[in-house]
Amino acid sequence: MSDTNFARIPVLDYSLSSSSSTPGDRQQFLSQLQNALINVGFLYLSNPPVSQSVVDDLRSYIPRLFSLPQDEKDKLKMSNSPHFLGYSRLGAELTKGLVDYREQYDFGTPHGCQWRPGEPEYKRVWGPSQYPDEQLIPGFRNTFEAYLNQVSTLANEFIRLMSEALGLPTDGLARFYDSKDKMQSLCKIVQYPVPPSSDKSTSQGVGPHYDSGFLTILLQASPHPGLQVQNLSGEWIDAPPIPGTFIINFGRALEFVTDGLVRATSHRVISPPSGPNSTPRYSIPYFHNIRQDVLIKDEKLDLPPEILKLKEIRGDLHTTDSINFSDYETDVSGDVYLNGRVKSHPDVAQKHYPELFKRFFPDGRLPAQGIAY
Ligand SMILES: O=C(O)CCC(=O)C(=O)O
Ligand SMILES: [Fe+2]
Repeated sequence: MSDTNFARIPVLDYSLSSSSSTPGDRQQFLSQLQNALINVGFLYLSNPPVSQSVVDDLRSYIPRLFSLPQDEKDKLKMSNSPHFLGYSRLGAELTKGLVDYREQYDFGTPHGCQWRPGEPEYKRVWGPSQYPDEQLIPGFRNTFEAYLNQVSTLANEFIRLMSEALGLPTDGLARFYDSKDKMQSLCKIVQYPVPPSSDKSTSQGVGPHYDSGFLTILLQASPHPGLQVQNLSGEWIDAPPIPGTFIINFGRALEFVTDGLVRATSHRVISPPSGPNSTPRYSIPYFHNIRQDVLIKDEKLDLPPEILKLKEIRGDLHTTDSINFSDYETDVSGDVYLNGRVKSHPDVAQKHYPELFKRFFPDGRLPAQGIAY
């Protein structure tokens, strides 16, 4: 095993990356980012440019969001929406054949649906979110949208830093993005409830998986441990919350477009312990989308040889528990995403994408659960 295998997740200080910091500090940040991209696939970002008061306000809303009456939550059920945005009840998805013991709201960055009949169906996936009634949770939407705005600005800035860290010009990844007003990203608010017992059927918060895009920005919104990340030799490394930081991790599309130089790293969440003193874990993953019309296999990056060499030094992955599969070889990015959503949320597909539903479920029967990853 090479010594690039990791035993802990690096912490990067965002303030070192600013154009007003010294060239030495900036260089240090970029070399730490290069290590995180190639050898780890995960990092903590301290001093992020996201207002701590917005983060604190948002965190205080989450328990209230999940304790809304069940019928109010069900009014926002995802199958109302051709955009796969809305509420999913506890246990709606499986990963590796086991139930993911979590409940969630999927929201998008604000976006009107721009799809017109006759255009590719993937364009229909981007559209407005469903929010609970303002009276039920006053101010939530405003706070959440302020958060989304700041996190998506950070993501755009981070993409430029990643590009530099990979030895490309600052805009080396720009062709995968459109202007901010033409893009939509997905942000979930997730509750991992206290399981009724410690048996295997409820201890999987979410099973081992890779994220699918370029970049995820995760806020661990309660003090629980539970998130784990798999290193090159297959050991599970804890990634507990560190106050004032985000986790950033890289996904399959970036791994593919860099021919495996960047790591999409397998990760999972263990449910909180069962018992009377335990409380639910909360998290907010933001999945920064790429454009919908990119055929990734034709867009492989032209990386400098001294950077490509770092992949050999790292070596290959020995073991992984993750299984998810994405068709970046054959499908445009929007279809990869839509197909993933169809598998995760077949009820939405049955209602809004009947042809696709038939392709994935030829016997026409709606499965009791979707396959999350
Ligand atoms: O809840 C977490 O901390 C991670 C969630 C996650 O990995 C995902 O939703 O893709
Ligand atoms: Fe994930």
